[in-house]
Order: sequence, then C-alpha cells, then structure tokens
Amino acid sequence: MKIVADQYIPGLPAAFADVAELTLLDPAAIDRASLHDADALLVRTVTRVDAALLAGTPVRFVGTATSGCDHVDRDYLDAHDIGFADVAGCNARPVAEYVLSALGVLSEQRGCRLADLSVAIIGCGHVGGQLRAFLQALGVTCLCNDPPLAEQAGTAAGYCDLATALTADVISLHVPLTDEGPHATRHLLTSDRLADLRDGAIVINTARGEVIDERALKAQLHERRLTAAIDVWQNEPAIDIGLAADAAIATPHIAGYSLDAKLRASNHLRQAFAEHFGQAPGAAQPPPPALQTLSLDADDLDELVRLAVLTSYDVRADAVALQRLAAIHGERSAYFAGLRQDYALRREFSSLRLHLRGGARDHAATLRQLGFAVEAN
Ligand SMILES: NC(=O)c1ccc[n+]([C@@H]2O[C@H](COP(=O)([O-])OP(=O)(O)OC[C@H]3O[C@@H](n4cnc5c(N)ncnc54)[C@H](O)[C@@H]3O)[C@@H](O)[C@H]2O)c1
Ligand SMILES: O=C(O)[C@H](O)[C@H](O)COP(=O)(O)O
Repeated sequence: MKIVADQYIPGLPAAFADVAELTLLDPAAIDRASLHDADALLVRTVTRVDAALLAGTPVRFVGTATSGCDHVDRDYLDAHDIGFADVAGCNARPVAEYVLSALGVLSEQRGCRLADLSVAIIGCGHVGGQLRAFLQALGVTCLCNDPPLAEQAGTAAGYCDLATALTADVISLHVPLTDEGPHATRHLLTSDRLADLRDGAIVINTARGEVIDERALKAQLHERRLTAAIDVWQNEPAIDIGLAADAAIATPHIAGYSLDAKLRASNHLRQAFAEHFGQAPGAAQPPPPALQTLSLDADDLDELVRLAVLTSYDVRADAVALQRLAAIHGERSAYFAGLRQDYALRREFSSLRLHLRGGARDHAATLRQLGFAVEAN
C-alpha cells in the first residue's frame, strides 16, 4: 500500500510504519501527479481535496488530520466510492484550553472574575462540549446554541436560540464552516448580529474565519466597541493584517496544536485506514508523559485557575509571533504558514502536575475537571 501524506502531520511515520509505504510531501507538492500510484492520501486543512486533485488517480482513501472538513469535497469522495476519515474530537481539548487561556488573559485585563462572565458557546460538538464542561466546572454561565443538536435532543437539553446566546458577554464560535442547509454557518455572525452584541462583548473565533463577516468585525474592533481573540482567518495564509492588529489576541490557526492532539489524530487515522482496507488495527502510540510540576497555595479559585492555565499555556506567546506579521514586507503568507508548520507543539493541561497546598486543596476537584493532574495531600 502507498500513502502520500502532508509532511507536517506529526506522528505519521510511527503510526503507519507497519502497514504502508509513506511518502511525506510539502503540501505545496501534493498535486495530481504526486498521487499517480497512491492508494491513500493524508492531508491537513491547507490541501483542497476535490476532483481537480483526485480525478484519474488510484486514491481509495482520504484522511484529514483535522476536525473541520471544509477543504474536502465530500460529495466527490462519496460519488467515487473513496473512503474518508476526519479526526473530530482529537483536538477538542487544546482548542478548549486555548479559549480558557484567552478568557484568563482578557478577564484579568478587565479586572473581572471568570465566573462573572456569561459565555455563548455557538456549536456544542466536540470542542464546544469540552469548553462547556470546563466553564461549568468554574461556575461560568454558558448559553449554548446548537440547532442541529437541539433538534435531535429536544428542548429539554438546555440549548437556546442564537439571538439569546448573542446576549452573552463572550461569544465563542465552534461550528463547522458550511454553505448549505438550514444551519449554514458562512457569515453566521453578520454585520447586523455583530452590531447587536452588547458593548464590550468579547468574540472568540477558533472555528473558521468565514463564519464571521470579517470586514464588519474589523470595523467594530477599530471603534473599540468589541474585543476579539482570533485564531482563524478568511483567506489563510493571506490574512487581513488590519484585523489582526485590532484584535486583542491574534494567533496563526494553532488553537488545536498540542502534541497530545496531533498524536491522537495520527493514531485515529491509522485505525480508520486499517478499517477501510480490512487490516488489523495497529498499536496506538502512547501519549507523551507529564512534563512539569507546579506548587500552588492560593486560596482563590480564580487566581489558582489563571496560574495553572497560563503556566500550562499562555496564548499571548502565540499572539506575539503573529504581531510581527505587520512588520514584514512581502512574503506575509509564507510567514503565516511558517508559524504553523514550525510550531513548537504545546502540551495539554493533563501534562502539568499541580501540587496543591493550604487553601488551594479545596479546589482540587475543580482543577481535576479542567484536566490537570492534581496532588492535594
Ligand atoms: N482553530 C483550530 O485549531 C480548530 C481545531 C479544531 C476545530 N476547529 C474548527 O471548529 C469546528 C468545530 O469543531 P468540533 O470538533 O467541535 O466539530 P463538531 O462537528 O464536533 O461540532 C460542531 C458542532 O456545531 C454544530 N452546528 C452546526 N451548524 C451549526 C449552527 N448553524 N449553529 C450552531 N451550531 C451548529 C453541530 O451540530 C455540532 O454539534 C471545526 O469544524 C473546525 O472548523 C478549529
Ligand atoms: O479543523 C481543525 O482540526 C483545525 O482547524 C486544525 O487544527 C487545522 O490544522 P491544519 O490541518 O491546518 O494543520
């Protein structure tokens, strides 16, 4: 079996060594000619998978090491009986951790407690569901909007309509980018909806740039009426640097980039590949070990959470790297792509061991709910 894969998907050689001959390519080199004898193709969001890429090739299986699938023409794959797998869920934790890190930074800047904020979670699948679990553990009021899930679950499930959700202090987007159907999400946050958000509302976008009318958001940020943390952009890698300049936090589409998530994703693709071709499932690569221990003795939950979250992952470090984009003349797209390709994969909360002392021990259960390894003796 021959597989062509994006060379920037970590963990593939170990996951696929026993089942296939793997050709790792720069995504710019993944074209129809490169697939002339490939049985399978493994991609990231930067490779458009459609008839233009696959027609006339022997590819029988496509895996994307991503949750979002808007770069894949699923209708083409179905019509040509080409198997498909995504890795939805594998990177839910790092994205929810990114949002918590952004909330820790922005609430501190405003001098308010996390539990004083209400947060709209738009899309309550893998990422939104993980974020809801984090926020509810911290006593934050969540307004959850997910019409497809609400239709399946019935009104008792606690979802609200979009207009109600958009009254929150924070709007966090976790929907797929879709163009069709009753719940299409392209420009879900229209100019009118953005104008109706409360003054000072915080918009967090880790979904896809096209889910927001970026031009309207840019105007509202420029007037300082809204605040934003933005990880995903229209026209990546050629992003709007004016929008990035006006965002409180702007990062290069790395919310899901933890080492733990990348290895989960490669393991998941390995299992889906084996299932598709009728092979025995492979042994999963073990998760990487814990890295760091942090001793904490603060009594206050907000202070403890900020210390733990920002020690594990401070989103400002990634924002600093993107700020340099404005100073670059020419090659901005290459700089943005490079920040992603060369990203030093971070570790998840679970890799940080918290040693709680004094009053901090009272909050052991809450910190465990955020995923930290906690010792409280
Ligand atoms: N920035 C990153 O690194 C990163 C990482 C992971 C995912 N993502 C993006 O986030 C999206 C969500 O990821 P996920 O793993 O939670 O996907 P998911 O499929 O598990 O969840 C998406 C949820 O959105 C809901 N939904 C669909 N249309 C909606 C609408 N109009 N309004 C409200 N809810 C709607 C669905 O019912 C589903 O529950 C992905 O599609 C991807 O685009 C980005
Ligand atoms: O949809 C996803 O899973 C994320 O957007 C993902 O983290 C994007 O990463 P990429 O495939 O572009 O490296």
